[in-house]
Amino acid sequence: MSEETTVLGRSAPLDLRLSDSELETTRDHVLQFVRDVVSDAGADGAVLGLSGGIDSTTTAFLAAEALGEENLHGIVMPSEVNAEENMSDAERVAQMLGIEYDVIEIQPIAEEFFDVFPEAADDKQAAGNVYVRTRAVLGYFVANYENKIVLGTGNRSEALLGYFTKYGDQAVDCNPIGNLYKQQVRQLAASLGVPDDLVSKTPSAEMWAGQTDEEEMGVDYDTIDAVLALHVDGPLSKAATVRHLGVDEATVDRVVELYERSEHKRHMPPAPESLRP
Ligand SMILES: Nc1ncnc2c1ncn2[C@@H]1O[C@H](COP(=O)(O)OP(=O)(O)OC[C@H]2O[C@@H]([n+]3cccc(C(=O)O)c3)[C@H](O)[C@@H]2O)[C@@H](O)[C@H]1O
Ligand SMILES: Nc1ncnc2c1ncn2[C@@H]1O[C@H](COP(=O)(O)OP(=O)(O)OP(=O)(O)O)[C@@H](O)[C@H]1O
Repeated sequence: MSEETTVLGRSAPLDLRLSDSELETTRDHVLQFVRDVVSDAGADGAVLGLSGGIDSTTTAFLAAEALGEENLHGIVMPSEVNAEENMSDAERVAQMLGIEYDVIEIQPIAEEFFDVFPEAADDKQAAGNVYVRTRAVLGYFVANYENKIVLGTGNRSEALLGYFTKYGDQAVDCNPIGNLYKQQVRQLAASLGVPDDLVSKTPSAEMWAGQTDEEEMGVDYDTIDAVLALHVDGPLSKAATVRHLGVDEATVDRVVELYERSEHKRHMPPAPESLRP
């Protein structure tokens, strides 16, 4: 890890874990939510991208239970920046659940974009987002054809930090785990029987080889969750949050900066107000 990407603050003694009864209620609530969204849409089930990570795995476990495995279609979409192990984990999840799944190689599709605008092809953020948005197009391609909805896998931590690609992995019809902080997703996953190696896997958006969420954001998820819960979602001031968590001001500032600068990602694109009365 380079000096600029040192992960800030690692002492966040805030326990956001759900109690056993909250876990059960959360699970039931999400199952009903998924059933309602699918049925309100008049759809025949759902499609989701499987990455072998904790978010898509947890969402798949919940959706298979909510809809029945025959109504969930997984898509595994490898590119040259994905670790093979993650793609085989994604297939393992589909096989464990007994859902239909396809493996669609997206490198050739992404290359078409890189070829027509080669000056951006080496920009890892811009190019990484091409992979993410290509997956979104394919998700809707399958969903349109099969009269299904597209399930998102975003959690509350990512949503508040804007840690997603606009019109990429956020281009979905609903986010079943969208009100859970990252550490609560891990807890729910374990309670659903998601294998331990997937629960404890290092989170990565895999937009370029070797990327990890925590290194890119500069703060670890437990600290992010604690600052979000106390200060962004909660009522504590910055000073009180620093005191409560025993982290430095820079850590709280970094989380707030990520939250504020991603405001545009949480709204419909604005247009000027109408000039007519
Ligand atoms: N103030 C503003 N008002 C309106 N629009 C604004 C804007 N600032 C930027 N924009 C627009 O937003 C664009 C930048 O946003 P975007 O294209 O999303 O790109 P950006 O936020 O730069 O990159 C996506 C981030 O999400 C992370 N990610 C992606 C996918 C999955 C996951 C995961 O872990 O699940 C994480 C990824 O590692 C990266 O840090 C700009 O090019 C511009 O078009
Ligand atoms: N290679 C892939 N194939 C299919 N879907 C993918 C792939 N990469 C990402 N996705 C989809 O985009 C979502 C966001 O990607 P990301 O890799 O950040 O999430 P994740 O791996 O599920 O969870 P984590 O943040 O813990 O790594 C995934 O949950 C998945 O639905």
